[in-house]
Amino acid sequence: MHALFSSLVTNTKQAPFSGSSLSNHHRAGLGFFKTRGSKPKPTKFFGCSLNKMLKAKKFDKFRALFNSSNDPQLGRLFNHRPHSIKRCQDCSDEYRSETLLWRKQQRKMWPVNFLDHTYTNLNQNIRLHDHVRDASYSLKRHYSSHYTDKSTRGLTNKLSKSIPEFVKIVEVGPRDGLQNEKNIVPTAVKIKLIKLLASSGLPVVEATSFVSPKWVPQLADAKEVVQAIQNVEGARFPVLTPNLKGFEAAVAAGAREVAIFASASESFSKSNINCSIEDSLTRYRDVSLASKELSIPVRGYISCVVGCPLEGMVSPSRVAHVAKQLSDMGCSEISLGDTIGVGTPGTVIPMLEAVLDVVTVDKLAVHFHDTYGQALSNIFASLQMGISTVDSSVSGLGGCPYAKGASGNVATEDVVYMLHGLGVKTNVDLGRLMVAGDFICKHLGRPSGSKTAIALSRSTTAQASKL
Ligand SMILES: CC(C)(COP(=O)([O-])OP(=O)([O-])OC[C@H]1O[C@@H](n2cnc3c(N)ncnc32)[C@H](O)[C@@H]1OP(=O)([O-])[O-])[C@@H](O)C(=O)NCCC(=O)NCCSC(=O)C[C@@](C)(O)CC(=O)[O-]
Repeated sequence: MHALFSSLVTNTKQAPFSGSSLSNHHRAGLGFFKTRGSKPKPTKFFGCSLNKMLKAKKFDKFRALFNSSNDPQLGRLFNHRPHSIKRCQDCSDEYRSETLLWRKQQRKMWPVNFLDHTYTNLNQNIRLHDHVRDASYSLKRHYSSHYTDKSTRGLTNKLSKSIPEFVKIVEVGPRDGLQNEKNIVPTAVKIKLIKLLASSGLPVVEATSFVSPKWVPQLADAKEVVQAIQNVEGARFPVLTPNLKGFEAAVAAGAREVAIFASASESFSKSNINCSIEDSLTRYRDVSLASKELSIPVRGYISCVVGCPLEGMVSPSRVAHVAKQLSDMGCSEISLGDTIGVGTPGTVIPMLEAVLDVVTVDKLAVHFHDTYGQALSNIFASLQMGISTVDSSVSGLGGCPYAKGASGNVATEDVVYMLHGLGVKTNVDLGRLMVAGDFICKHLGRPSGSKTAIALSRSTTAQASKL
């Protein structure tokens, strides 16, 4: 909780591209449950008014966290100095029964003893979950990524009540993760990686791209990869197609889902696909028409949704414009990509608000690179706005060859760990996912970019050394 809170406080600081599109209530601290244009009231914490927090029976524990953080941002966040937060005993009923609406989503509350359990989890010996539990048995303290009470998911809390119960993770490691690798990864390794990822329960594994091999040599074996996974069950395997030529090649190889990729930045569009945004949309209309005839679902990506490596900040209205075009041409899903990972909740939330004005929430996905370490915070904010599809890359692999400075995607292991910690279902077995991550990291000869994978592997090593 403390870590989560600290990260959210950190996120109110200005990053290179954050700031100018923030409304006052965004600046004031994640008070994004209000309708736009309403009077700024900087006293919201995940939609919970500070007064109600103050009235909550267990608020003294929050206060202890606040005081121990000793962070001046905190005072600003709530318009209070931490030491001035007072306790009010008797309003826990109100706290329990309050419900908030966010784009027609309504959630219940956590049990009133939620905070007790959180503290208990951090201080007792409990088992580690997600099929890597053996690794931690011998540790002095065992931690859980999630609340262990059986009623976890049925009873949700102030902090997570707008979060969907199931989140679809779209694994982009074999495509976005590998496309930037300089040394060519053998086709057999790519195929094995895809199979391992599918066996972890991931519902969607983006397999490769049918782009020009001159532009992305790493994925020149797209046809062989798609042919080899024809009989792999349990997941869907979309592929990227930049034009009709790529679409036709993908379909001929056996692809049953495709993705097109536009940009909200004119300069990035030219550098990535060698044409303007409008020209790319014209190309994609052709792809979309062709796919309709074959009943092939099309996902639409938008790159640079908060910042561009060439143009700097990108305005939410430009993202909304492209999103509307993709939606109108029939994209079943639109993935909003922070290609260079500069977004914070401060810039991501206004962007999402603008897009949500033109595309329904069930059609949206988020795709965060983790250059500034903001991806999990951005995902959390997106979940709170009702988005239930999240892209990520095993071991945090990735980067775009045409976005200088872009680091890998958020690591799938870290996303799964956070979601399971929130009691959100993903269908993903973290232990199996780590096997896939370990496999590709060993092949690439580098450590995992997933903090979760590193931490859990250390536990395993510590366990083994005691045997
Ligand atoms: C779009 C093009 C093809 C235009 O490239 P171009 O050079 O303008 O295309 P062209 O139409 O002039 O053709 C040039 C040559 O490419 C060939 N060609 C043309 N199309 C294809 C095709 N589909 N497959 C194979 N070959 C193709 C074509 O046949 C011709 O071959 P030649 O006659 O010279 O031998 C090129 O710019 C390209 O391939 N770009 C892809 C770049 C890329 O893959 N970038 C990374 C993916 S996007 C991303 O990572 C962002 C995302 C999605 O992850 C979200 C986020 O994080 O923001």
